[in-house]
Amino acid sequence: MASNEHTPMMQQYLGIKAQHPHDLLFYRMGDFYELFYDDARHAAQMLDITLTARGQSGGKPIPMAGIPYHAAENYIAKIVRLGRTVAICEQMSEPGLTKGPVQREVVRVITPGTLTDEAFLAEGLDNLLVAAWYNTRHRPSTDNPVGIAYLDISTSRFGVIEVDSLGGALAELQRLRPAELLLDEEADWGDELNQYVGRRTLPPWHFEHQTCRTLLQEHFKVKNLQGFGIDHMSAAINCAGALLEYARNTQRSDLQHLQHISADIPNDAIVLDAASRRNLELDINLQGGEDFTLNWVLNQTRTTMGKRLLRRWLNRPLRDLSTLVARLDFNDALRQSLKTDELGQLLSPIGDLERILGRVALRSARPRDLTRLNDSLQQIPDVKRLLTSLDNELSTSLYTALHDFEALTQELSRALEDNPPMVLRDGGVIRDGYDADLDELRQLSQGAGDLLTRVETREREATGLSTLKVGYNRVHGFYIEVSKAQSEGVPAHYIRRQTLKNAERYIIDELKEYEDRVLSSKSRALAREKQLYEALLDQLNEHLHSLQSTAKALAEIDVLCCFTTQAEQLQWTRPVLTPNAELIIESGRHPVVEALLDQPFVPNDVSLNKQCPMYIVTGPNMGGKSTYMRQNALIAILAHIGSFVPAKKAIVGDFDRIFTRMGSSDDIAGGRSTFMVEMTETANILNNATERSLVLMDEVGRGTSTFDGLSIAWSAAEHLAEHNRSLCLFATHYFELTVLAEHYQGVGNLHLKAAEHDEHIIFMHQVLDGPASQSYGIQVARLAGVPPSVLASARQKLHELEDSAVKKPTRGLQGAVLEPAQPDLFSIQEHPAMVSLRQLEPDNMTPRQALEWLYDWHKK
Ligand SMILES: Nc1ncnc2c1ncn2[C@@H]1O[C@H](COP(=O)(O)OP(=O)(O)OP(=O)(O)O)[C@@H](O)[C@H]1O
Repeated sequence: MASNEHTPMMQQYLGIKAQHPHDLLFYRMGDFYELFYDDARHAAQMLDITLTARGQSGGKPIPMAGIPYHAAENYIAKIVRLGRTVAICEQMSEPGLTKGPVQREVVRVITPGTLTDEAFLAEGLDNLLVAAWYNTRHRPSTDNPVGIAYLDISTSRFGVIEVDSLGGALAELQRLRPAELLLDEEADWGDELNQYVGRRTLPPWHFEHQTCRTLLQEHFKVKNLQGFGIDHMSAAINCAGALLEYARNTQRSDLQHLQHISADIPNDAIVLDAASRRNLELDINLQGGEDFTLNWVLNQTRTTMGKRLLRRWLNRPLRDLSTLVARLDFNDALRQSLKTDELGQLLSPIGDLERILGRVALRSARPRDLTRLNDSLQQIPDVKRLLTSLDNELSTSLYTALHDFEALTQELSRALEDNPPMVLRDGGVIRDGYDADLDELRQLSQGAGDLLTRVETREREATGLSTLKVGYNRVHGFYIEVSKAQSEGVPAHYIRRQTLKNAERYIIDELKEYEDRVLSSKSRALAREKQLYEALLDQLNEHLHSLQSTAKALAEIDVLCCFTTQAEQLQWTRPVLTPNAELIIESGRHPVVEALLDQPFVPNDVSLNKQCPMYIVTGPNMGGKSTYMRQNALIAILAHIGSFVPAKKAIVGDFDRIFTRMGSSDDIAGGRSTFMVEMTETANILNNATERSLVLMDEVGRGTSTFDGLSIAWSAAEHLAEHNRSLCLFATHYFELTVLAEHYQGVGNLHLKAAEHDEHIIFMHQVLDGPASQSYGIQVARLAGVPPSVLASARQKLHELEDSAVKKPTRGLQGAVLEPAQPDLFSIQEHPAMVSLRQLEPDNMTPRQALEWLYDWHKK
């Protein structure tokens, strides 16, 4: 339809909509945001609001849905959570001032990755906009790295990463958990990302190198990017450029508050691939929830900034010994000072400064953001005082990072009401006495109250009408009201304005004049208030950099304080960090299992080092194998974030990666079976684990037939022992594997102790040297409530298998002699036909005898 067949307003709408084809366009009309056509249909469905029609345009009714502007926040939040974007189109001129429709403009596009409003953001979670890119003409490699850039627009955190494989990139993306992910539309990221909610594809030119580089250099006002240490990272620069441009477009702002970009260097941290991160349940459990995770136990942070930082630390354990030792020293110092609780109490009232400052920079901070900022800044002198008493290297540098904002807090306290309203719109935010002009305007508008009483008394006396009173309503302004009965007696200069059932309302010139003055002083007071508020934002923006570094330091102090709190409450100890590849733990505990148990947790030791890098762990189901394996990895991770650990003593070496192959789950979305997932994870480990890696393998081979499974488990264990030489705990139900210890130096056996009593099994959960002696599968089945008849039959079957098993040692898969530690279920007795065949002497048989033998066996 030609656009001139539409009304001028619809023409304007369609023009704006054409620039935002993929966004839901919220088109402001008076007190409502209206959506039209398909946007209206989608919104009606998503938000459960009524779909109506507005007049006609081009001869057809226009589908329409409306949302009151003051309630728009909740609706927008819902749409964005569903992965859609919203373009907010505001009226830019007063109605009636221009010819044709009111001027309108899109002032902001709200997307999942660029949210800044408090109402839209989950407190303890980073909200990241991420871009990922690689040159699709070649496979990703060291020479053709995959670039990733991330931006938390609400806290100004802007960083890049380069990795040399798609797998590595996926692991990083899983760590970052983007709220919105920008990808080159020509790149194939495979199934894993195709379904990602919040995924957006951009044409390749968004990632064009020179444009991106120039954009970043201009933004940061630098000649090159060396100062940020990213000048050589082309792929990362392409991502950062594309991402910055996208963020600027959606925010309609040049984002000048983003003053820094930094690189996460992969070797600085222990690499955790996606599966391992999941298996270890660092901050998300296997069901996708947040309970019963390491973060769940550890998180005693007092601020939301600290909450987010702790999760970031947990997901990226560091390798830099000096940073970690500094954190541990801080914890020691805080513990010794006996001031952990005091510090916690000082931190508790501190608000989410990082996000408040993000809104200050974008000039969207609300009055209560500023009062919260003010309250928080007032805690700083006390926090600093406490830090001085710790006298420790990290506390000194944190002390320096905390700036003093005395003048600023005084100004904010003078300017702002203690409990200002939610929004600036209705005024009442700036305190009386802060600004003389504002006070005068306010007095003028409030003076009306006295005036009205004066007019009322005077007129009542002058007219002698007892029912006369002065009132105000929004439509008619000020009026004099007189009852119907007395209305005959009103003076001639009273002008009738409104007739009610029992009364008449009049206006006089004097009232009209005051009305104009009062109303204009009211709106002028509001305008003045807005001006003063903007000036406060200006002042804050002048200090933005030091405010941001203060917020960052407070978040770090919060996490460190949380470490000390937990160490004290849970009796954790300081680990010894070494540059070697080793993990030696005395009386280690699983922090989550321990927190959930009613009875005491049984502590266990581990000793993995170059001399003995691998243990085969056997023991009954439910014996505690998985708990034991995981607890060792969790202790290593806790040490590498600078926390104390749940153990009596722990020597934790330097690891490049932690791998886990545990549990079994189908990857239904990715179309991979349990076994396929298991094998992919195993392949990843065998291909990438080094002598510096910590590898946890739990029941490899379980997902297929016994023989296949045993063969794969055997070969994988052998490969790890012989080639990877990683520090490895290999838990298995295949007892055959326990003989590996006899054939490979550096391989040992451990088992989980259990005892049997009257056909009942007692789990000791104690890790002892040597292989397990029995598997107790039937006893565990009984515990689980398997019916007695089934158990009896299973026991019978077990005896049969035991009897038929050949008792002599059998040849293992690699020619090793296997001395089964339990009845050997895998050996096969030779078939009687084979025995008979072997006994035949063909040279001494007639053809008839041979044929009879054949018929005989055929019949059998
Ligand atoms: N060291 C321990 N101290 C106390 N209880 C423990 C300990 N280790 C494990 N448990 C308890 O035993 C339960 C089973 O442990 P876990 O899952 O580690 O066994 P498993 O040997 O891996 O079993 P399966 O082979 O069936 O997977 C845990 O949920 C916990 O309640």
